[in-house]
Amino acid sequence: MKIVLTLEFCWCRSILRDTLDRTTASNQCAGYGATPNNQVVGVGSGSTIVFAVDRLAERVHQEKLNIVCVPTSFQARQLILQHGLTLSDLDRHPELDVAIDGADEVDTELTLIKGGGGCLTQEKIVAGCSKHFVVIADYRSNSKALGQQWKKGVPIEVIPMAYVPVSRMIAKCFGGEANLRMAVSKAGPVVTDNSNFILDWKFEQALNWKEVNTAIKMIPGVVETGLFVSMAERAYFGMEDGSVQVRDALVK
Ligand SMILES: O=C(CO)[C@H](O)[C@H](O)COP(=O)(O)O
Repeated sequence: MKIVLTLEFCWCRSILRDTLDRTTASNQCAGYGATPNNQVVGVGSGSTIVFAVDRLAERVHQEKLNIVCVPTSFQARQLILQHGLTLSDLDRHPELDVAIDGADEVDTELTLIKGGGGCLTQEKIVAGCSKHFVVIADYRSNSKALGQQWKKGVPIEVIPMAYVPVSRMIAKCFGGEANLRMAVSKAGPVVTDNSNFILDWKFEQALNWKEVNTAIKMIPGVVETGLFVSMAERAYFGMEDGSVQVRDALVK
């Protein structure tokens, strides 16, 4: 890990600085581990990851790197293909070197809320298969405690037939309310890449997220939660002034 970070630091110092917050953070992130050859990289979902993939593709083409990409969603798959990157999957590459992804909120311990784009399940699977998991976000996702910045709640992917009982159980056990996410340009609910529904759980107070994550996952019908606990080891925040703030997880 130390070697990876040292290499990354050297590379970061040499990159061309961009002016915009997310671009800069993404550029730094795309250099994670100095992107040596023969890396398997997990590609996250959302709007911020697009900047990182732009930069990754630039480096792959310019430096003729041999990088294989595993997507976390339909969107990520399209991004990989559109950038001419090598597409793979967990069948062929069940162990990744690094996964790069966005986040809706990141607290001081690098606990994340993810799934604003509805891709939390595949994102968590890919991150879980990666030696290193790195987050890129802008300053609006940087938070002291979950819920302070992100007001839309914790996304929870559920099997469609179970959304009502799961929603009731979550409200009963942990308070707040878990609402079915509705689509915007389609009648009815959002349907995930895995053909499931999403509940957005608006919690009322700070909780022990590790325990809550485990307890919610035990409810029949829950596929995955958007709580990423002890998974990310580094977060890059693009700040308003174009600088980048880096936060590392504490080594336990
Ligand atoms: O978890 C996600 C999608 O499921 C995204 O990574 C998260 O919503 C952040 O997105 P953006 O980069 O657009 O802010």
